[in-house]
Amino acid sequence: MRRFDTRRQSLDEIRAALRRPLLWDVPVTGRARATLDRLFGPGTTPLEAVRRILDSVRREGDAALVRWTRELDRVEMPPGELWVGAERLQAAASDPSLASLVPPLRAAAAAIERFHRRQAPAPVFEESAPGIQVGWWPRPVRRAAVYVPGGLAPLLSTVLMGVIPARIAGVEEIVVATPPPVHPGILLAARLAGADRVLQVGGAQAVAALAYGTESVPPVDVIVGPGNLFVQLAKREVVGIVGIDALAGPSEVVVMADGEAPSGWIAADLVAQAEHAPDAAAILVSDSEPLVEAVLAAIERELSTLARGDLARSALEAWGAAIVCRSLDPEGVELVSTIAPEHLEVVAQDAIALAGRVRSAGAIFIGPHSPVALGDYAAGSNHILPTNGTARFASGLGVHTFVRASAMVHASPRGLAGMAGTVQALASAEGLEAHARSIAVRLEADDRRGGERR
Ligand SMILES: NC(=O)c1ccc[n+]([C@@H]2O[C@H](COP(=O)([O-])OP(=O)(O)OC[C@H]3O[C@@H](n4cnc5c(N)ncnc54)[C@H](O)[C@@H]3O)[C@@H](O)[C@H]2O)c1
Ligand SMILES: N[C@H](CO)Cc1c[nH]c[nH+]1
Ligand SMILES: [Zn+2]
Repeated sequence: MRRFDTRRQSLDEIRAALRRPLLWDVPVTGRARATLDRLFGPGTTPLEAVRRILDSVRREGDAALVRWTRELDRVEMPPGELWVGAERLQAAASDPSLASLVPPLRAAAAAIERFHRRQAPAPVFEESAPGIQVGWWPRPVRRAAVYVPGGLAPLLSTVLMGVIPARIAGVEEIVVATPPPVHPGILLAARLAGADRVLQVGGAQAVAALAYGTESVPPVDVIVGPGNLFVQLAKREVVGIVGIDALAGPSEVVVMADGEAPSGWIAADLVAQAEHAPDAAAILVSDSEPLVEAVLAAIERELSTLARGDLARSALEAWGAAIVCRSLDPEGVELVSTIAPEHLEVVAQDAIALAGRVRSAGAIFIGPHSPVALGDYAAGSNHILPTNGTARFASGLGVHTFVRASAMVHASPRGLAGMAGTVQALASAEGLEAHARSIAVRLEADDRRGGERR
């Protein structure tokens, strides 16, 4: 883990060192780099590759999905099998080897459902002036797709986090998209959550199919869900053709802890997010140097026992940081606010007040008994959250993600007459005579009819 200390370095220096590259500037290494070089030519950037994938799916449809699935996922998928068949979904639901997954999935689903029901936006109607009613009428989108990552781990909990809010919003058709081979637990979760279909295509090619449509994939209105660099870049490219949720990329956690925090628990929470992906970020901010030392030692012990220890270690080496600061407030608060992390854990005296002082974070976990893993699975809050500083302006997924609203206006003849002067004055000021006319023709007609201005 990189080490920083505000007693020896300025906050600006530390901020600059911690800054993550923007999504389209993220350097790719290792296998991902080799794949890009092989398929698209040496030095191709992820954004260039994503644009090529999107373009080919738009032009060639299913044939491109089959080709990219072969090249990127190494799975041979005939066009007729892009959707998981009903029998396979049914089989997952009655698979005895998955039976022990049913109670935890149901418990998590119930908590997510209970909490998200409270988020359903209610219509607003009111009289804004005598005889003028205005309204805000939220309605669900017709079709939504939930992307469920499957490259490094089959995130079956993500199925619940995406599908349940869409269902509560009232979306007519909800599809799940995930890379093949699809883990049967994802199929089981899709059934339990109420998804209509599962598309066994992943990466940028899935986003392209869902945005543009292909022979066998109808286009959707909204594409949501977490995923790696390629998935998030693709989502960003198709904005405007479809709606998206936030850019929910590689996982992040920042833990703010004082000297009393249990070092072993903090270490476990940092490693937990680091085990998601080699580009996950885990950062400790503390006003206690002994605590930082104890956490670093505990991380080493954790890594040596975990199956995904090597993966977590590479994430911690590349994107991890331990920062000793003179104070949690204001110094720690200032640093964390500029990071705007996906997850923030606060394990310190006055944790609630301290958390309240941080300007931006996708989800906040307060106190020593609130590890991020609770929110990842079953607390009821959503785990599809903005990353890479985008919590400055974006929120996690919720029922609102699947809803857009129509504004409504109804006026009586008297209401129109009462507001006419205001509208005509503003229309004239803008030089838009026809706007003013659209009011005048009505007033004149009403006058001719003899005062219909009730
Ligand atoms: N922010 C959140 O809310 C949140 C929640 C859960 C998971 N996550 C993150 O989601 C990510 C999941 O990533 P993943 O890789 O496991 O699964 P993924 O499904 O997102 O990505 C796998 C797909 O990426 C594509 N791909 C891989 N290498 C490629 C290359 N070189 N060129 C083009 N396409 C390529 C392939 O099509 C593959 O099917 C992790 O980073 C995890 O931290 C974030
Ligand atoms: N921590 C992830 C969001 O960054 C969500 C997740 C799914 N499964 C486990 N964790
Ligand atoms: Zn997680």
